[in-house]
Amino acid sequence: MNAPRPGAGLEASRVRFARGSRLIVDGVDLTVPRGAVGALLGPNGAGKSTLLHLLAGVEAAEVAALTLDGDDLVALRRRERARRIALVEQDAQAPDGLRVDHVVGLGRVPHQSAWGGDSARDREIVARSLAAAGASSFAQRRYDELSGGERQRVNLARALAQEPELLLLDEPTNHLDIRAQLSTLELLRRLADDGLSVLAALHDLSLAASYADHVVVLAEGAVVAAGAPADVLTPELIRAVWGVEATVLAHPATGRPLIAFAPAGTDGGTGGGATAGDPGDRALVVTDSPAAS
Ligand SMILES: Nc1ncnc2c1ncn2[C@@H]1O[C@H](COP(=O)(O)OP(=O)(O)OP(=O)(O)O)[C@@H](O)[C@H]1O
Repeated sequence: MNAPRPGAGLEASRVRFARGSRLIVDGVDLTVPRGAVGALLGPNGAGKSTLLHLLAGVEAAEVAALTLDGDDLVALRRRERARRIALVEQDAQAPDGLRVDHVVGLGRVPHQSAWGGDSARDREIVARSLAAAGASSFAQRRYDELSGGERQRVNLARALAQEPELLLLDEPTNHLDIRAQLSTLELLRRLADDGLSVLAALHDLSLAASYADHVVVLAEGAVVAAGAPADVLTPELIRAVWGVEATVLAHPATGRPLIAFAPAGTDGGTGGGATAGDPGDRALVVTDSPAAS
């Protein structure tokens, strides 16, 4: 039996999964410490969604080890695993006609007894989760009548209502306008600061670099790089994995990587900008007043 290791967060070793003869996830090692935001990056079809499903227990993987704070997730009963891990899926579904607050209430099910129903505490947690995800204003509407971005917020609220220790999210900023994208990522950051372990599959490399403590890059089901965003997201890695030319700048305020792309045929891929590891020599200069220059 594993010893409890509070603070260890998610530790996965040699996760492997095949569909028929096709290997989809190929020996992935991954750690998300408690209180950290991890970003799972990689091109379409790399295996990000599949890996999140395997970590959540939606499908069974072969693993050398899969633990949360030292507890063996494979040995946990389904209900216990559902209390501790929430997965926000891409394009999650809910039964037709269900009201948003009732959809979010489904997040409480793993915590309820079969005959208990909603308690005042459950209702309070649902209201708090709706507010945190910016979905309170449409709490009384039907889920199946919402826009994609509104649904995405409800899906996040449902996961928050689960009060998990590990929050897995598959492209949580999909469908969201830029303000909602930023507030979602800021919320994930705050949740992690409060002790949650967060792992989100993301496509926007700059947003991932801005908010994640570490990034894991998948290609063809295998981890090709992992570590701090500034160490991992280099033009060479981006070219090798995504097949595009990128300039990696340092964000003028944070020093974190800011990844810029230019249309083919322009001198955008190798444009001589400062690298994220070299914030003292920044290519971007921001002034308060354009007239100052
Ligand atoms: N139900 C399925 N049956 C067969 N193959 C599948 C199934 N689901 C996914 N795959 C395959 O598994 C591989 C990994 O898919 P996955 O959805 O995990 O990738 P992803 O990195 O999340 O991609 P995206 O960025 O496009 O969402 C792909 O080649 C995909 O075609």
